[in-house]
Amino acid sequence: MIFNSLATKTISALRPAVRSIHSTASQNAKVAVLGAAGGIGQPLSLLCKLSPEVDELSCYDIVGTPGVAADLSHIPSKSSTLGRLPSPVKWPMGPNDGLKEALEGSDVVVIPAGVPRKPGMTRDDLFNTNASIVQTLVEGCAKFCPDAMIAIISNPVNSTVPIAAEVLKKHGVYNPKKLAGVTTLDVCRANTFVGNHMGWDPKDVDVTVIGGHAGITILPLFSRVDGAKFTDDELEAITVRTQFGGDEVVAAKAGAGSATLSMAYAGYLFTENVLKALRGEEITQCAFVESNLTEAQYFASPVKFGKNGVEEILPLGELSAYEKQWFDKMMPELKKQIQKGVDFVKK
Ligand SMILES: NC(=O)C1=CN([C@@H]2O[C@H](COP(=O)(O)OP(=O)(O)OC[C@H]3O[C@@H](n4cnc5c(N)ncnc54)[C@H](O)[C@@H]3O)[C@@H](O)[C@H]2O)C=CC1
Ligand SMILES: O=C([O-])CC(=O)C(=O)O
Repeated sequence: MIFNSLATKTISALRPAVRSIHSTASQNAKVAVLGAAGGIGQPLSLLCKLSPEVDELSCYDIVGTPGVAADLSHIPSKSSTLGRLPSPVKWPMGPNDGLKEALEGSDVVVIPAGVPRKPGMTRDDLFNTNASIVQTLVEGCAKFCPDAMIAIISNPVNSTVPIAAEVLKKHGVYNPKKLAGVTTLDVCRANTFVGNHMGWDPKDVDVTVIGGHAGITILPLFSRVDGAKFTDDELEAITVRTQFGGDEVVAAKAGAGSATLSMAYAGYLFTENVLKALRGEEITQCAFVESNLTEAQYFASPVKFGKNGVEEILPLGELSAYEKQWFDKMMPELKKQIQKGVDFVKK
């Protein structure tokens, strides 16, 4: 476990030397992936294993993680790899020693555990199964790594993030700076679609995507992309495609799940950025966090991350008339999904 120490200041002051400094044991950056044997979890774990920002990679799932971790451990990158399952009750260890070992000392916990959609389902249809999975895993975080940054991928993100917050509150360890829903895939999609439309390299595009992570609660602000030009019909098409990009993949996979590879990439980008920020770099990226920008208690928008996690939620600025229409449509839906998550834990 690293950060919040004199060593952190030393690291940011000596930025070019970071690689050699942070590989020492006392400054290890530990990332835990919960749901690591799944469609997202495996490629996400692979990308984390390759990341120079990660020193310890911890893979946790209810199945398969010893194999995933053993496999990854043969890759010649500097990070160590741990694979853990929930263990049977073993006195005096208690029932959760697998999760405990997976989580202890973690700086970032990424959670892609839970069931994915099939064609015809909304993300909200996953609530009944995934709400309790997220609840249980975040209870583990509250007990075993209360200071870690928790990044929620499991859907419905608009409800699972509030669930996580309520669980952490119940345990008296909620820190809004250390909890975020991962909406990076929406930004990746918007960048790709604008790049393709304009004939630009998508890596040079950075679209701001606000709101939440489900259908019309996803609002890409294409009016802010310098030089991008759309007819009204094109703008409508690219907006709706971004909002329903997940459905496009679900339909193409035809019953075999939802986005996994692009999500693993997006989850890795988010995690690496958070690690860089915890080490002292200032990073701005969109994330779904507790926010007072709007009437919704949680809202995705550009957020400045630093060594304490979320350092500042940037002002939203003016929306175009077209974006304002979508914003007004989104708000009741987003607030309802947030409330559903809050009520699940409070009931
Ligand atoms: N935030 C986003 O942008 C996106 C979110 N997702 C969501 O991510 C989630 C995972 O998707 P996939 O990886 O495709 O599903 P998957 O079914 O391939 O993998 C899920 C993994 O979670 C594990 N799991 C289930 N219960 C668990 C528990 N209690 N503890 C630990 N692990 C547990 C399963 O064993 C499985 O290995 C879904 O809810 C999906 O909707 C998917 C794509 C994008
Ligand atoms: O669509 C889904 O169910 C998975 C997801 O969140 C996405 O791909 O954006």
